[in-house]
Amino acid sequence: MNKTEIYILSGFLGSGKTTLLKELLIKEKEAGRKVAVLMNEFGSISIDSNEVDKDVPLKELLGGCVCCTIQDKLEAQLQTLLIEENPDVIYLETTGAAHPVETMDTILSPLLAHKLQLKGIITVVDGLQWLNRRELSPIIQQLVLEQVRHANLLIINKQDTLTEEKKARITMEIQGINPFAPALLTNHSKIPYSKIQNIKAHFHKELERTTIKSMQLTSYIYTFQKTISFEKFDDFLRSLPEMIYRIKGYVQFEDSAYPDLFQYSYGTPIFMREEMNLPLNMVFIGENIDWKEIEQKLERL
Ligand SMILES: Nc1nc2c(ncn2[C@@H]2O[C@H](COP(=O)(O)OP(=O)(O)OP(=O)(O)O)[C@@H](O)[C@H]2O)c(=O)[nH]1
Repeated sequence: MNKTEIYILSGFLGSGKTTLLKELLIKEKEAGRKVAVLMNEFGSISIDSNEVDKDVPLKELLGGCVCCTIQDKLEAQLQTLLIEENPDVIYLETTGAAHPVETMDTILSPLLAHKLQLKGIITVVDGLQWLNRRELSPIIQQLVLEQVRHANLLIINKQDTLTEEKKARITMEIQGINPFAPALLTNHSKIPYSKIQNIKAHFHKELERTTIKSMQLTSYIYTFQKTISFEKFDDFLRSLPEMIYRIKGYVQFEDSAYPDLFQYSYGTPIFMREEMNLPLNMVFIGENIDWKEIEQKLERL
């Protein structure tokens, strides 16, 4: 079964995410792929969803941010889109305030792990806004930096408002923060389709160790084939590098009838016993992690 690809469109308010989405929908249509959209907005009414053609399946996530308050809603909407539409690709347009790690965490549900392939985070930056970012509050400045740091593709938009000197300065600053993602200068978020297709944010078994070093925020999914010892799993957790930010999924211990839902956030583990059998998928999210090494440790449990 082919997995549905999913892309996260990130970037601060007004940077050009909806403009990019419209551009991508045209490109996907030309490529003959079935596309669906998830649109997250803070308000209770979506403005941007009117920008999407009526023939594109669209689900709105209103009244909160997918990275925090409405995580469960996103999981349910994704499930519905996958069942009802079975699209080739889904674009999730986040609110300007969404943190990329939390958004990635929401998308990578252990229950949907075998149906979805997270292709990457595309961050749109408004060039002038970037140069003036110190006028924003410290929290927002940090958020804008995180959106740039974790992107797999960077779009420096609104070129028409920038001088050559400013374009060079922004590109240098942004590539200094994130040297791994290609950065493209654009007008109206117009990018070549090939740039989207070449994005990779997900660990594949066949990837060489050397290529993993050059990637930043990545995810990895492991499926347990058997029950395991709690003590060994505990030792495994203690051996993990600090740059693993999140783990969530189902693990079944040797003396239990059903799996535990396991959540791990910045070093703190939580276990909750389930009351039915669930697929033993575990999703990992981390930065600059050699997933091959983690996989070998998991195999030894
Ligand atoms: N001058 C100029 N304006 C642009 C460009 N790209 C987008 N815009 C305009 O910038 C405004 C914001 O663009 P959107 O695509 O709605 O931005 P967004 O990131 O989706 O905005 P939010 O949904 O509010 O976060 C719109 O009025 C666009 O027409 C560009 O390259 N140059």
